[in-house]
Amino acid sequence: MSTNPVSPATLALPKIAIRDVFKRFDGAPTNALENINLDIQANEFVTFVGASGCGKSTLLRTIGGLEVQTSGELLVDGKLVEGPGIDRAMVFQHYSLYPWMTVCQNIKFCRQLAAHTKDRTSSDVEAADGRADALLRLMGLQAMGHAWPNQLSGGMQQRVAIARALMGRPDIVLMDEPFGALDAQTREVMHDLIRYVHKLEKATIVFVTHDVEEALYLGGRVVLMAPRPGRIDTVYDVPFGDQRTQDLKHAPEFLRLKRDILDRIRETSGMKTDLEQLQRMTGAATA
Ligand SMILES: Nc1ncnc2c1ncn2[C@@H]1O[C@H](COP(=O)(O)OP(=O)(O)OP(=O)(O)O)[C@@H](O)[C@H]1O
Repeated sequence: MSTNPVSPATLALPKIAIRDVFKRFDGAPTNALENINLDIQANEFVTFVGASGCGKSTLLRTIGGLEVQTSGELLVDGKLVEGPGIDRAMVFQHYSLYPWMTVCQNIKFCRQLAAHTKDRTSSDVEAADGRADALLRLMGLQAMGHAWPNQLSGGMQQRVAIARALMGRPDIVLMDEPFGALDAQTREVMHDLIRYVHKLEKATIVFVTHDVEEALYLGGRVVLMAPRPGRIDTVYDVPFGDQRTQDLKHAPEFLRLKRDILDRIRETSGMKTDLEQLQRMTGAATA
């Protein structure tokens, strides 16, 4: 008889299970999501790419419980998702910090809301303060705790938003183009920071982006979605291990995979056909 209290079935339980998910918005001509099936394991870092309108954000919002699927099931730890929960934190492209609160107050805000719904002890408050300080240090913002959001750069504001999302120790962090508004250099810094955060906090990260290089550098798997209807086209296992540095972005194997994914995005979006038509037209015009 086994003395292991964890059954093989429990070990195999995915953190997020997406089963036959369809989503049709009212009046829409096609499904925003069609027949989506995917398992995401605990502590995975999965990135989603694909042409505009292929359903990346809709899928992320559905995992977050902000959107309800038309049919199919979404499970977290084997339990049906029936709305937002503290186990899943979201980070969006626009930092959405509260401008009337300092950096520190922004980070602790959700914890303070929770205090209204349950009894709070002084040790809870101390633990929250300690956590907020640790997150400020982790984000390199220890000197900025009393600053106002409008005194921070975009990259700093997004670091505060990430710290706020991490404050409640979520199991899952859902990120919708979080670095989309940042300049290239700040993005690079954020890439290494978020990889470090993933390693340290051991959260499962689901990350939506338009940027294939970003998807490949961050993800253990890259899920490529295609539009009209929104569906999963290809899941790429990223073969670069855990120790990644910015140099990887120039490695031939990285560039080859990036090229493959970009080509596939063009094919699935119809962009390639449009470009070929344009070339034929301009070729014809200059002939
Ligand atoms: N609230 C909504 N009501 C109606 N249609 C919607 C709504 N949200 C999204 N859609 C439609 O669903 C499809 C998928 O949109 P979604 O925003 O998920 O795609 P996306 O891949 O995230 O796009 P992008 O990369 O441009 O942000 C699109 O056709 C979009 O117009």
